[in-house]
Amino acid sequence: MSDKQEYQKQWLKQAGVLIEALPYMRRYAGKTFVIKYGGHAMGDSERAREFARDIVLLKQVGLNPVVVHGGGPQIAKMLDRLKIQSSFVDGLRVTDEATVEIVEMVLSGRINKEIVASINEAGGSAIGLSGKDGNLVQAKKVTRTRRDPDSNIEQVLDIGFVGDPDVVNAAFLQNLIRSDIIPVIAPIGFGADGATYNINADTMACAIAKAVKAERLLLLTDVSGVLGGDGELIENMTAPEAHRLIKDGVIHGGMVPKIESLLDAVEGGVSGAVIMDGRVPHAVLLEVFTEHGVGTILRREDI
Ligand SMILES: Nc1ncnc2c1ncn2[C@@H]1O[C@H](COP(=O)(O)OP(=O)(O)O)[C@@H](O)[C@H]1O
Ligand SMILES: CC(=O)N[C@@H](CCC(=O)OP(=O)(O)O)C(=O)O
Repeated sequence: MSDKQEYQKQWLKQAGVLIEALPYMRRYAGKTFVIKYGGHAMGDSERAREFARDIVLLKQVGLNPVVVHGGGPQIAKMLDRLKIQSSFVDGLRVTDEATVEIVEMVLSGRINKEIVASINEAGGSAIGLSGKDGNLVQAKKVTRTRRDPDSNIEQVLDIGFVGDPDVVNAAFLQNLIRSDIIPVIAPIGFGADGATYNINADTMACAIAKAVKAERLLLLTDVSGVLGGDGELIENMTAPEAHRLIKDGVIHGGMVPKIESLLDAVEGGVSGAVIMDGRVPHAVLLEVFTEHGVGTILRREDI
C-alpha cells in the first residue's frame, strides 16, 4: 500500500469518529456545559494542553463551555511552603485570614491564568474571572455544627472565610457565554461584608450550572466515577441510590460534596451531572460526543 493509500485508510477511521459525534454536536449546539476542572485532575502540561484543546473544540462546534477550576493540592503545597497549617471540616478547608490570602493568590492568580493561557494557546478566547469579577458570585459564610461527645450539646464551629454561593450574576455570565468568550472561573466569592470567601470548587461549579441552566455539569476528578460497594463503576446513578451509598459510607470523604453538588444541580434544573476521571485523555470529548459517555451520570429523570 502506498503512503497515500495508508494515509487515506487512517483518515477514513477518523472520519468515522467525526460522524459519530455529529448527532451530539447538533443536539447540544447552543447549550451550556459547566466543566469543573479539579486540582487532582490537572495532570502534567501535556494533559493540560489536551484539556484546553477539548474545551476549544466544544466552543468551535457551537457548544458553550464554562470552566470552573479547583486547586486544592496546589493550595496545600503553597501553604506547606509557607509553613501555614491547614485542616478540614466536612471536606472544607478551615480558612483564616492568612489562608484566604494564599487561597486567592493560588486560585485566582496562578492556576486561573495557566488555564486561560493554555485555552488561548489552543486557539480559544478565554477570560479568567473569580466570583469577584462582575459581581459574579456573592457568598455567604458557611457554618458547621458538631455534637460535643462529653456534653452531647450541639456546638457551632467557625471555619473562617469559607463561603457558599448565595447570589450568582447569571446575566453577566450569559453575556460572556453568548460571545466567543470561554469563561474560566476561580472559586472565590465576595461577601456582603466585603470579605473574600473561599468556596469549594464543586459547590461553585454547581451554583454556576444552576444559574445558567446548564445542559450538563461535568466534575473532573482523579477516579473513574462513583464506585459502588463492590468496587465497580456505577454508570447511571439515581438519587435514592446516592443517598443510600452516603448513608452506608460507600461514598465518603471528598466524594460526598461532589454527590451533593450533583443532586443539587439536577434538582436545580441542570439536565444531567457527571463525575468522571479528568486524567483520561480527551475525557470531556468522550463524555459529550459518544453514546456511552464516561464516569457516573445522574439525570434529571432519576431524581
Ligand atoms: N464511592 C466512591 N467512589 C469513588 N471515589 C470515592 C468514593 N468514596 C470516596 N471517594 C474518594 O473521593 C475522592 C475524590 O474527591 P476529592 O479528592 O475531593 O477530588 P477533587 O480534588 O478532584 O475534587 C476519590 O479520590 C476517592 O478517594
Ligand atoms: C472551602 C474549600 O475547601 N475550598 C477549596 C477550594 C479549592 C478546591 O475546591 O479545589 P479542588 O476541587 O481541587 O479540591 C480549598 O481551599 O481547597
